[in-house]
Amino acid sequence: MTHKVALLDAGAQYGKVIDRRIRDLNVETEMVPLDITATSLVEKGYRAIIISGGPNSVYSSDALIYDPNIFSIGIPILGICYGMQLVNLHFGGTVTKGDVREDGQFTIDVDPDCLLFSGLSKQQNVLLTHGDSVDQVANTFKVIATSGDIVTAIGNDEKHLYGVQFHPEVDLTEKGSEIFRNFLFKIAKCPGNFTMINRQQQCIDNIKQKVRDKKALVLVSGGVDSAVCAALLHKALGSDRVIALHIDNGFMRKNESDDVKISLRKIGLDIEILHSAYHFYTSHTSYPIMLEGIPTRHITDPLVNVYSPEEKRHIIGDTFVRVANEYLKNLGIEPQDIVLAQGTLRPDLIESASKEASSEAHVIKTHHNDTDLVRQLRLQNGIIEPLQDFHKDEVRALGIELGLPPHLINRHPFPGPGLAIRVICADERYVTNEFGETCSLLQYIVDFARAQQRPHAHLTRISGSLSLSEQEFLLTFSAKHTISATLLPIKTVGVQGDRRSYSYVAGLSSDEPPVWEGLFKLAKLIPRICHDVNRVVYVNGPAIVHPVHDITPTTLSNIALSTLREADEIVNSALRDYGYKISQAPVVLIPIHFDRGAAMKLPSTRRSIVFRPFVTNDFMTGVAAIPGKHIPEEVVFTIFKNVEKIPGISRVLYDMTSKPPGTTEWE
Ligand SMILES: Nc1ncnc2c1ncn2[C@@H]1O[C@H](COP(=O)(O)OP(=O)(O)OP(=O)(O)O)[C@@H](O)[C@H]1O
Ligand SMILES: O=c1[nH]c(=O)c2[nH+]cn([C@@H]3O[C@H](COP(=O)(O)O)[C@@H](O)[C@H]3O)c2[nH]1
Ligand SMILES: NC(=O)CC[C@H](N)C(=O)O
Ligand SMILES: [Mg+2]
Repeated sequence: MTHKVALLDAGAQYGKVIDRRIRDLNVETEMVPLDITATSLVEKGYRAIIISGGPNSVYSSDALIYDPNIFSIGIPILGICYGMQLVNLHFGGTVTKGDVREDGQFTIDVDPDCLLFSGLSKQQNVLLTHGDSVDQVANTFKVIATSGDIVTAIGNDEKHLYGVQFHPEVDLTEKGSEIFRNFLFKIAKCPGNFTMINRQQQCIDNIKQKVRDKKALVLVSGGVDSAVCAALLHKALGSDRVIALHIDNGFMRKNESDDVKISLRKIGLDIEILHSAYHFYTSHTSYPIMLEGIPTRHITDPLVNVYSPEEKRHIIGDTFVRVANEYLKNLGIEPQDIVLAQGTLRPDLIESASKEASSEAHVIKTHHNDTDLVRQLRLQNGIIEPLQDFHKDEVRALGIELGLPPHLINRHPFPGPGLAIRVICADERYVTNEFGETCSLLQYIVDFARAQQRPHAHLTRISGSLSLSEQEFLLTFSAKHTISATLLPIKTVGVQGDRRSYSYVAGLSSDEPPVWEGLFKLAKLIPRICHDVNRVVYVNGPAIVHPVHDITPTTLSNIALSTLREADEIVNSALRDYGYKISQAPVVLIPIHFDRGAAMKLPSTRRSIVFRPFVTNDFMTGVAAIPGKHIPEEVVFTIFKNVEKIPGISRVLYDMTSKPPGTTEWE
């Protein structure tokens, strides 16, 4: 018998995170497709089976194929999310899509008498992200955890079969490792004697083997991952075989490219800077799509005329590769004599739905370093990515081991497409048939206490989506505070139930000073009730009186970019002055001009800025920083005040959304 755990992949965003958590506990894992046969699981002698989450629904026609015999071969099984729903359905229970969606961190009640939760206290903070729920529990199973009325774990201690609706693998499930420990050691009796091979040595061997006698051109952004990647290449190949190139794509922060050159030179890394802004603004590309079930290629417009975030991401990623190749051509280096290197991490591949990470996962967003052109290069062995199995926190640890200075290691990540994915481009408002309905539902939510006098189906919808204690909070909060809710006619990217969502933003404003704790609680409830809202922001300034019906047409123009660059600089200098306590702080330009009533007939000309301070470790899940808790309130107010002074800015907003349901970046 091997001592390995088989990880059956149902297309989870966090599949590779499960695998990492288990290896952290000294147990070896192997990721296999969900449709693996029971015979081969037995033949390979796995100790335990974990079935991951995934974007599909077990009851629908897109349910994934599995071998029913895996449940009768006596190997302990833990199903996570989709995995739990599958276990329940298989044993005769039911799974349905109800009114309730849960995306984010929730406090649930667990049964510590069950082996899976032994040693844990009754209340646990966990990450949930699902729209389907267990309805009838399968006969032979006990409910071992609940979130309000929702079943969040089931178990059969005798048969060693379990299912959890929440995700024990991510940071937002605080005791996730304890739960895995119980499953692996108390239930599956794994020995826990697997030690990882030295990962630094593994990276270096891998680089030597792939580069052989060639040279490497490493793409360096100035961020953590590429600095660590470059340091590894230097160690593996020696500095005369490594060329480091930084590309200024025109979407960098103020003075960023010059600062990068200075800071990397200080650590002995000489980099070339290539100014390619014009090339990026005017470039276009093509990428594979399905058109009415037929695979075809979509040819894009030039980047400056593109509105779709995915299209922007494809163009930018491909242009990075083209610019790098052009650079090599100018140096007279033949493609067969050099290998391209970049600091791609696991989350980049997972979110881009790369086959390197999972065969079933959905595209959440195409990271610039995993576009079609990059994938073609991978197939030709033309690119090396020594960190492709690492998460950000692991890269930071490796960077320290390699002797990189703390100021570089602790830099906030900055996405390759830079400010280009922080300007929300649109040529028309986003308004679906449900817009009016969602606006009205929002009014009932923020006015819940007074609305009790006006019976309406919305009230039933709200109560049906919330637990009793949440309803009590909403009653008390809405009785005490007058909050205005405005639905913005734009959409932003989110991740819900392992799927990409692309939905509305709700803005909360008030004439009273912000009561952050209450506003954050309210922000969490709104996407649970309004399923077409995946982001909730606080809008600074007086309560918004006029609904927003249109947008300011926006592309990646100089004016949009320079306005955003200025706001980004104000935010960053404020954060620098107070020290960085948060993990990342994107600043986003949105095409929304507030405070224009129909009677004024003022055209939409201004735009607004969103500040999104975010707290996370692995960047797969995280929470919005709460003023007064994660970030001083006076810093937030200083930022509001200074950004509002920028010409052309309408209002400043603060993003209160966790991931899930919203992603860190807006596009
Ligand atoms: N402006 C740039 N010039 C050259 N290469 C870049 C640039 N931006 C991104 N890259 C390449 O893309 C990779 C992925 O970018 P990503 O932002 O994830 O990593 P990073 O910039 O190295 O680190 P961080 O996550 O801290 O920003 C980088 O490691 C680098 O190889
Ligand atoms: O190099 C990158 N190229 C990209 O195309 C890209 N898109 C998102 N990000 C960064 O990835 C992390 C997770 O982002 P999201 O929560 O928005 O998916 C965050 O740190 C994001 O800034 C990118 N980095
Ligand atoms: N994260 C998941 O596994 C989601 C499972 C299922 N599709 C749901 O939304 O409930
Ligand atoms: Mg970066």
